Amino acid sequence: MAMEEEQTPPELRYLSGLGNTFTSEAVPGSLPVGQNNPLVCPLGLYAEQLSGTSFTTPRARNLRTWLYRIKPSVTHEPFYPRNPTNERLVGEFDRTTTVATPTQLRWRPADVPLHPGLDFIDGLYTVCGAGSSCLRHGYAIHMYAANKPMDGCSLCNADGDFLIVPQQGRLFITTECGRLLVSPGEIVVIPQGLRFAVDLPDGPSRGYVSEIFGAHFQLPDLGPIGANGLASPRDFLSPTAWFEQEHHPGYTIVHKYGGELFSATQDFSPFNVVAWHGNYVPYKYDLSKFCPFNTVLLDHGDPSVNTVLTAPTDKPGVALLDFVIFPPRWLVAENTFRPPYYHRNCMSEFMGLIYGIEYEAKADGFLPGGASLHSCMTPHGPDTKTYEATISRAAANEPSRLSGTLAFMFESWLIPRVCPWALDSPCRDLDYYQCWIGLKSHFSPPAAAVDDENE
Ligand SMILES: O=C(O)Cc1cc(O)ccc1O
Ligand SMILES: [Fe+2]
Repeated sequence: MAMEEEQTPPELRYLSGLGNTFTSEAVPGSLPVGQNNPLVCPLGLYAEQLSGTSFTTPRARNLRTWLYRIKPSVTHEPFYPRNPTNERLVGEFDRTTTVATPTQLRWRPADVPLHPGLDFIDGLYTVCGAGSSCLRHGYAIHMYAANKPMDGCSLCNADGDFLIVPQQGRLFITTECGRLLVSPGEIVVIPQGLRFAVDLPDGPSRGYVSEIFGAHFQLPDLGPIGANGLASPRDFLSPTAWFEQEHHPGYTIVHKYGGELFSATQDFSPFNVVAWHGNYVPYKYDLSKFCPFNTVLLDHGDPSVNTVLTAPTDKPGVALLDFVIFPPRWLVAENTFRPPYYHRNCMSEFMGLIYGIEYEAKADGFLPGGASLHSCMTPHGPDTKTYEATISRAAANEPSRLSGTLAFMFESWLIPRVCPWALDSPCRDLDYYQCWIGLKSHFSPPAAAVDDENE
């Protein structure tokens, strides 16, 4: 059932711990004991397995959940291409649909449409991505601006996991495993194939989404940091079982498959799971719980030190997609240019700002709800104003606290292709390059060196 605008969401209970194997019962006694498939399940439920990895994936990475439901998901009318579809959702990134560009790109925040009409599905639009959902390798970066709850419908993303970063407005998300309330400053991961519906308790909402094909998110290894730090597994929260059982004629399952939308109707809600157990679950995480590590003497460390979640490729240390944050923290490095360095990176960097008026590398123009893309080997770094202000700072060696700002980065090994509507968007900042044009030479060689060269 959809919530009206501005409604207070119910209090929810969560299970804590990323990677745990959970059990959850909305009705006591509804989970089978000692086996997954009894001849008849308790309370007359159907058993259904949702597999997030191949059956034979090594145990340490194997993901699956057993759902005990009133009717199985298969009880639906045939799938048809959804009409109307969402033309701005992409799952295959090739020359026919998208554009390769090395240009530094930046976008101002999009207005959230105020006239109800766009739910989370129709409010999604792909900005860029790489690879192919069908070939199970790649990713898509979407943004959303939505103003209406998903009513009488749920989304099943067969293509990949969604990592959602709300920037404005909370998301009340009902899934087959239960319900989650996700506020700006938190993120949520909805695993591939799990059905979910998004309500908007605060009305018009917007945010960012990364979608990964053929991999799942995991915590980064900590290496020499040790056993603790960054995002702690216990701060990840998964829902508890919740179900609805009313007859629901015309309920629509929207199935995202190969980057395209299909729909099928059924006469009941897919949120009819009375109990479940397993380790393939949605989870949310409050970014303010992140325990950042930073340089304590000199130099600017690489942003990988603030990786919250990573989706691996087959190459060790090379991410299909890293989710990295730039959290509030103390800056204490001595004799150091503290903002990000100028750089060119073999990885591609998409950034967003969740809150705050500025990001540490940009004095102007990078706004909450906005975005930037610096692709593989495209030069970027602090804007002119940031550079000049930093080198002329009298108290450059004093500790300073970076507060009231939270930026993030989706960083990938695969080179993104950009959607035409993102390039042509009225939000695109066509003058972005100007923020560096004013960087002037401060080169002042000793007079002798100049004389030597000129002889
Ligand atoms: O480009 C950016 O703003 C992201 C970034 C931040 C940083 O501190 C170091 C490298 C980097 O790519
Ligand atoms: Fe960068």
